[in-house]
Amino acid sequence: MRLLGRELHHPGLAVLPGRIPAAGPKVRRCQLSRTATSTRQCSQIQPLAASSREAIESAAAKDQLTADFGALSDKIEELAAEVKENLQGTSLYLVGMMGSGKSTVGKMLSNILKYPFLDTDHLIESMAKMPIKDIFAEDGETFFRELETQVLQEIMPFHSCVVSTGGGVVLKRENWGLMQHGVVVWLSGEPRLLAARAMRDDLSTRPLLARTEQPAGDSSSLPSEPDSASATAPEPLKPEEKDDYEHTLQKLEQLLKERRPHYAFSDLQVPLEGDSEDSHFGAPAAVVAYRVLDALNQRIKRDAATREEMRNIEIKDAGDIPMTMRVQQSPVPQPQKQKQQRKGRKRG
Ligand SMILES: Nc1ncnc2c1ncn2[C@@H]1O[C@H](COP(=O)(O)OP(=O)(O)O)[C@@H](O)[C@H]1O
Ligand SMILES: O=C(O)C1=C[C@@H](OP(=O)(O)O)[C@@H](O)[C@H](O)C1
Repeated sequence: MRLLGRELHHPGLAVLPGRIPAAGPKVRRCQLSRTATSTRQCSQIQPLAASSREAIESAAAKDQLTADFGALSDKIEELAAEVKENLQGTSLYLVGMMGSGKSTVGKMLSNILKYPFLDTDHLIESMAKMPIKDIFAEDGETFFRELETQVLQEIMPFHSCVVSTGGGVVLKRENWGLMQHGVVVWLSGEPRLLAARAMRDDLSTRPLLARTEQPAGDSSSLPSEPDSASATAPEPLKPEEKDDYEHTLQKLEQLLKERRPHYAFSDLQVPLEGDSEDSHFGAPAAVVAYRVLDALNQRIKRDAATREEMRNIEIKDAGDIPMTMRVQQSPVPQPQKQKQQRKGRKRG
């Protein structure tokens, strides 16, 4: 396949897993084993309050912890089973800014729901056979956006998938037409949180955050790598990191300002913020996954209740029906009437 002068493999054949149903042999299996994920969910879902840390040293507290986490794990599974049944194969599209956790949370949801996981950025890289930063550098953002839409077109016919999209996917109207075959979930976090996360990753992999000018250099204390994907106190950053952080934060603030109205079109908005003030990196990924499931469940129930309400509307008087709902006589003459009118005119 050729796209804008570049020879490409047909992604439907070369990149994407076999067509759904999910039980089909070609569908890519979830990336984490069930047991492994349950354990990760357990250890992340309820970060311990600092005050309870000492108590954990005791065997009794550890037992309690295991019991609590077991219960939470069961709760997630129960919720996931309910959501999955109600979704009836509808795909989930995760949208949100760079670093909002679309890939991380997406993989978890894929594992919990037993839906295959697709990442548009990875599919684009497979199509173009080069990393995203090189696509931006060699062919520009417009070309990248073309590939992004093409990948979405390829994904659209699939059902029962969890799709992690790129942060800018919401900018094109055409992409919305494609994503709305599924439920669009916005992982929504503030720039400070996103910047803190972006700083732990390699900034150069995200071309829109990469710096073109030389960093100035200054000193201060800012978030650095936590020991797990959960809340930790920030550690001092080196001067050049501080400068990078300021630049990243500014860039993210500007992008979010432009994009917020687009993200707001999503079916659901799920916050990333953690419960405690020192959660610089936001709530743990498993908690966000739980929030997504919970939001989906509530939305599905609310929609069902609205449908039921509409079905039970009792119309006592035809005058109660708003004009727009009544069948109105067309102002355009009917063909039969036109014929009669013509005949009448001839006779006359
Ligand atoms: N809930 C979380 N808490 C802390 N760090 C997270 C969380 N979710 C993701 N991360 C980290 O943030 C970075 C960006 O996550 P990623 O899933 O790649 O985001 P996206 O796909 O939206 O760009 C990664 O380093 C990832 O490990
Ligand atoms: O926000 C954006 O415009 C982009 C986000 C990136 O994906 P992630 O959101 O997964 O980082 C990637 O698609 C590309 O660098 C552009």
